[in-house]
Amino acid sequence: MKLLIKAPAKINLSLDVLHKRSDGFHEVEMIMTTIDLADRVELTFLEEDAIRINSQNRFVPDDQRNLAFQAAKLLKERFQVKAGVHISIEKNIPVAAGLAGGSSDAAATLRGLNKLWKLNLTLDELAELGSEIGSDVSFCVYGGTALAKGRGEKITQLPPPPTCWVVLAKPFIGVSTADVYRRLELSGISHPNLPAMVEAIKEGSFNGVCDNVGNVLEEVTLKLYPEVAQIKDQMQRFGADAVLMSGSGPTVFALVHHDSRMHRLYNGLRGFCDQVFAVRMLGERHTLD
Ligand SMILES: C[C@](O)(CO)[C@H](O)COP(=O)(O)OP(=O)(O)OC[C@H]1O[C@@H](n2ccc(N)nc2=O)[C@H](O)[C@@H]1O
Ligand SMILES: Nc1ncnc2c1ncn2[C@@H]1O[C@H](COP(=O)(O)OP(=O)(O)OP(=O)(O)O)[C@@H](O)[C@H]1O
Repeated sequence: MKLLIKAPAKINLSLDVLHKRSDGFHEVEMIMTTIDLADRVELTFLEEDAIRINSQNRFVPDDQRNLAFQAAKLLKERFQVKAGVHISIEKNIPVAAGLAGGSSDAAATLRGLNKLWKLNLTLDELAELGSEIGSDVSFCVYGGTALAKGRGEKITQLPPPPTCWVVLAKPFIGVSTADVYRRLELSGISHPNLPAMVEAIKEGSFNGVCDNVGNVLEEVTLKLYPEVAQIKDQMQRFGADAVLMSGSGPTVFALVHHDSRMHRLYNGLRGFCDQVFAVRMLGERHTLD
């Protein structure tokens, strides 16, 4: 038996850090939403007791370091599964980009193996297991749009944001999330207005969403990599309605209402950025079928 599962990227419309915790993680408040830029995870049932993985992407590990492998191992050990799986990942999401590509592959593997290995777990149970793999995995198990608290694993669903284009550009650098959090100076940061963003999403106000995007990690990554700030400037010049870095970066995204402006931005950015995408947000959260 074979399953093909879509593993979409996320963007952070709002990312705030409240304080550093005693376990070394940071207490965050974020609004995340999935976008129509996705990896494809193919799971093939194996009779033998083994987890095999391949991704054919030189930046992605083909072994136990892969987050999808870790998801399979976690389920296998926790529920004493005797069968195995071959995981094949078609990588379309840029790696180490702030788009949760690895986390989404892990979440897709959890959802898929739940079916392939007939575990009958709920989405809530899968999300809780996912938090053991990484802070973004719980959100990726549900997808859609959500408020995430704690270290990112406490999820409250939100309605989908108003329809618009998301134009993403990633410069040719990878960013270490751990490094960005480590360099964050909490004193004197200006916090995004998260309640205003939640309100704007609930009211379906595109202007409200644009007025309230914010990410406290931007300052750290922009200082380390000036090319990220340059992309932000370019996007603003090409007429984006809002511009923000996603997660710990370096991907920057623009929200754009009009088709013509989306084309202008997309074509303009392709001139000096190696990876550019124009996609929609995905309204629907994942379901278990
Ligand atoms: C930047 C974001 O992607 C925004 O959605 C997430 O906060 C990070 O999520 P992630 O990549 O799944 O993070 P993890 O793999 O759990 O952690 C990577 C590293 O980031 C730091 N980290 C992560 C999450 C968090 N709330 N506080 C942290 O300080 C820790 O040093 C951790 O060792
Ligand atoms: N399935 C996977 N896809 C991509 N990277 C993976 C995967 N599994 C493990 N990794 C490792 O994780 C690192 C971070 O990759 P990923 O693309 O998930 O980062 P990210 O988008 O910045 O994540 P986040 O937004 O959650 O911080 C990579 O350098 C890679 O070595």
